[in-house]
Amino acid sequence: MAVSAPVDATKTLAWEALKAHYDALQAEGISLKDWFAADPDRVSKLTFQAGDLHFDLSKNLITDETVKLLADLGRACGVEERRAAMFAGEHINTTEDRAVLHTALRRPAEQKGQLIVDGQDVVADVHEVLDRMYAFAERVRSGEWRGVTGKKIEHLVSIGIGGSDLGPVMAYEALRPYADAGIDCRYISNIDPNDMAEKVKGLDPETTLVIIVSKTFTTLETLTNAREVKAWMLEQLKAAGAIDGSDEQNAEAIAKHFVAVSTALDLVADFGIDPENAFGFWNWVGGRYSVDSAVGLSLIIVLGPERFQQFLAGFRAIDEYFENTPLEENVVALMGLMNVWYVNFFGADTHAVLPYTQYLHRFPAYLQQLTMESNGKQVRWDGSAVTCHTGEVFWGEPGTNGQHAFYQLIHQGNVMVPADFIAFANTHNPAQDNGQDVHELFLGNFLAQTKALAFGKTAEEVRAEGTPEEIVPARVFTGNRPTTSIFGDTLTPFALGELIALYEHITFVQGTVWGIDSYDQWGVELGKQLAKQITPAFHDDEALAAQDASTRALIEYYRAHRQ
Ligand SMILES: O=P(O)(O)OC[C@H]1O[C@](O)(CO)[C@@H](O)[C@@H]1O
Repeated sequence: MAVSAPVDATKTLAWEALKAHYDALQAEGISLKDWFAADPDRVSKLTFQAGDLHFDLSKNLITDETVKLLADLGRACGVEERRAAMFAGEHINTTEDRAVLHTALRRPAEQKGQLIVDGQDVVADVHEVLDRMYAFAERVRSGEWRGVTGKKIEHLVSIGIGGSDLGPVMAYEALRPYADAGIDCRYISNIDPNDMAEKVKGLDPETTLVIIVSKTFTTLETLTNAREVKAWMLEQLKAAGAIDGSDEQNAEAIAKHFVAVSTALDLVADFGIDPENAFGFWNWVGGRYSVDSAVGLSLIIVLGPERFQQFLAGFRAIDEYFENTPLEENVVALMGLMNVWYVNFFGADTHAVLPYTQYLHRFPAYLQQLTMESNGKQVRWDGSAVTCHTGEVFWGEPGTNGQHAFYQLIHQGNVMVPADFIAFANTHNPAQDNGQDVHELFLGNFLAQTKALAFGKTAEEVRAEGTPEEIVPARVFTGNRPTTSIFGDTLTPFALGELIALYEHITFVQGTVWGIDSYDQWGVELGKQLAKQITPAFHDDEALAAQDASTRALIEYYRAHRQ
């Protein structure tokens, strides 16, 4: 079925109505304090439950009317139709002519036979790989799978980059309390040799299993690192007398210590990895949408199959909610639409994601690829130019660390930074300090920040504290700085799956309103292409002469300084 043409959101009646609404709010004066005072039901009307996550949208710069108009905009831009097309496996990734089916990665096995895309039973394919991964993970966890010298695996090294790294690292860090098999994982991504050098430091190759993760199996960084780790492994094993360095023993060592995850299983075999030890996925899974595919193999080994199943169930809970809830009541869709509201009407260029749990310290970095590689685009899916701003910068740091770094700007800077606060009622590590529950101290900070951002502090309040008049202005907080609070019970594998699916769908909604193909990433290609042309110029004068003046001068600096 042909994908329908993108709508120019800015030409819709809904956009016009939102603009008029925005102007009216500005004219009246936006005041969260007044809005809360005027409407005792504001919190209950703007509180939502999706899966087992609790959302409070009341501290956003929205009214009942805004919610209605944002839902109208979503409908006018075809969010409902495109959502259905995505879940059904239509080729909504038009520039690559692919289906976008990360939601199929978490469909239950009972749905086998219910989703046939391009002639394939997608759910059956997914579960065939999941079952193989679960069996493999159990062998590693139980010690049945052993290294070439017969030792149990205690360390994983996962090599990948972008979507083949950020999701697994983030989830590994987030779910550390659930790593119960005595197996840790180190992730190598950067082509900078310093990354690998530090990650393999102190590792015993005899107890290490390497997972090479690359959708294409052609990525320069990953293949370079993979070859280097292979050389390191074989050298170390030989130096330890574990192998004699013959082709036969090298091959045996690789078979015991290297596995791969890719859509290009032929290239995996060319690398020397037994296809038996390779786990596939499909071109309908975008790299940044792939942590719940075979790309999550390191997680399955570290956490165990049962917890990975809970992780998938979390995704599924949000998928089902997002797919089946009308836009006005659909907090996932509303969060995407609110982002459009802030970017296109208030001119917000960035969006902070502020987790109040240290375990989510890599979540903002993960979201940067998810959101910015998806929506940092200037043309629509039919090639026409987008006529409004797209793709805000996502950023953040966990908890009180951020408070002592950049919150100054969020509170008193003259740019708007909409922020999502994520917190959990329970901690994995309860602690007391002088009779004070430290987790409550932490959560008190989360609530204090969102309150200060919403309601601020007036000059009168500052004066009433006896502040000298000349510094009153510096101590005023304007308030009316929008935040969304996401509260959960405990950061479990299920909750993490929910959070990831939440932001996947938020990204989808924004992309759809802007008419963007959120599933391609042509913007990363030119740099890759140029790197191939430039690298020879470090030594080759002809290649150097072909560079622009600035690049040439930088290479000359390098030539003069390289020892
Ligand atoms: O998994 P691969 O094919 O090695 O690609 C890694 C990453 O590179 C990118 O293509 C960007 O360069 C990402 O989209 C992807 O996640």
